[in-house]
Amino acid sequence: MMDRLTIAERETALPPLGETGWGPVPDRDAIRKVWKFRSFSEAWGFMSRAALAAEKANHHPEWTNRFNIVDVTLTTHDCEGLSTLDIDLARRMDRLAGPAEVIRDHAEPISCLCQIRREGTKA
Ligand SMILES: C[C@H](O)[C@H](O)[C@H]1CNC2=NC(N)=NC(=O)C2=N1
Repeated sequence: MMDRLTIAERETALPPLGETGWGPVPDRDAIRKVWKFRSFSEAWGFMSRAALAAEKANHHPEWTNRFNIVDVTLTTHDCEGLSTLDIDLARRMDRLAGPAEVIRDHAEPISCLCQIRREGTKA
């Protein structure tokens, strides 16, 4: 059974992740990050690599994919909150995502490439 992160562990581990674009999730003890890749293929490649890392760690993300957007939430179900497993997986995902764009403002609606192409094609 994993323990939830202590306050001291949070003060150490969370700010650096915040720097890379991980943010809080309202009403949940969890962290969230949204990447915008250059294509579906790049998004899916990231998810494939991250899925293998998750499986190896036996610790899995809650995530959605919309075309080139990958929206990830990490929390530990066993302790219903953040544990070191979430910190480790977040760091690993950051490495796997490489130079992909990060959407830092989670309140704003996220436009995927479809929308931009549609808007861009307006006569
Ligand atoms: C049985 C299996 O080991 C557990 O269900 C693992 C699987 N992956 C998991 N992933 C996450 N995010 N939290 C968990 O508590 C968890 N538990």
